[in-house]
Amino acid sequence: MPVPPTVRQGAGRLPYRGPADAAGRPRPAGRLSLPGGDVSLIEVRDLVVNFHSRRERRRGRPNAVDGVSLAVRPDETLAVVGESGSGKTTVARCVAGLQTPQAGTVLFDGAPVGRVAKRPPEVRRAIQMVFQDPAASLNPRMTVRSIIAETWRTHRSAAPADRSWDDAIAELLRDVGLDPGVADRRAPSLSGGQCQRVSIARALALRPRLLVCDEAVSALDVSVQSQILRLLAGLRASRELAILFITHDLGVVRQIADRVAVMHQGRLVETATADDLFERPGHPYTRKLLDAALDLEGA
Ligand SMILES: Nc1ncnc2c1ncn2[C@@H]1O[C@H](COP(=O)(O)OP(=O)(O)OP(=O)(O)O)[C@@H](O)[C@H]1O
Repeated sequence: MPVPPTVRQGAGRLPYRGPADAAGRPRPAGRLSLPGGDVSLIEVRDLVVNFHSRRERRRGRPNAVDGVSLAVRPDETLAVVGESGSGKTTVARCVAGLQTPQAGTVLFDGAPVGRVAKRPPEVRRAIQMVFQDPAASLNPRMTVRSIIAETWRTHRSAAPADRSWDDAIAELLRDVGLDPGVADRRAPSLSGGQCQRVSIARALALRPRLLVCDEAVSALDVSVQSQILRLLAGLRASRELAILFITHDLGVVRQIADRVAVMHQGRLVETATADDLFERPGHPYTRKLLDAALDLEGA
């Protein structure tokens, strides 16, 4: 029997709502109000994803994502944490429109959005993903300049109109802590950290409002991880970005997250501010995760 989700009430906590309100009425469509009166940029409602065939589903094969609801404010970093296979990446892929859920809705700015190909161009542009393996997500045959310019050829409305593309690329590279000379290089000649900075610059080129980072620092050394996390935190503040950060690593959560959603076996078991989660974990599974992380630190 799964343990019900822990929902903490009070300022700064994410309201977890089922398909109906407390009185059993269906929830109205539109934006999910968050405590403090602000609204969500992205909201996921009652998401269900199952990769098994219909026959296997009838036999009770579990859902990869099982009724997950969460919301991200326009200016915050929400980390989704959980052990391998808990469904984090699948949630991220639904948000990015790369995975179609069997049930549930993804809302951007209050409007439902489907698969990426069916999204309006401004929504496609506004939600950008940064992947785990930076080298693999950059075409090794293209220079960094071509990689960034390609995004503007696809999304003309985001291309710089008042100055040369080269100038804009140089500024983007500086913004992510790279020398503009990197524009002439290709991914195989760059370090993992540099490649991840290029991936971030490519995402920023489209002036996104939400960055979906899927284990974006897991492949990097700890010191490089910290640099990239600091970079993301700075960009979030200076560019008014929201970040949905998928990770299995609580050390990373501590460095980057304003709020945290904990997943276990496809379900959301707890959402809380990062401070509350580390000081007063509410759900037994969260306590287990924290204990395991402490054991690792002590080992
Ligand atoms: N394309 C797919 N086809 C079949 N099963 C999949 C697919 N993608 C994910 N799954 C399964 O769905 C479940 C959730 O996977 P998911 O990758 O979302 O978890 P995760 O928490 O991100 O784990 P990890 O950190 O290992 O990627 C797992 O059991 C996984 O094997």
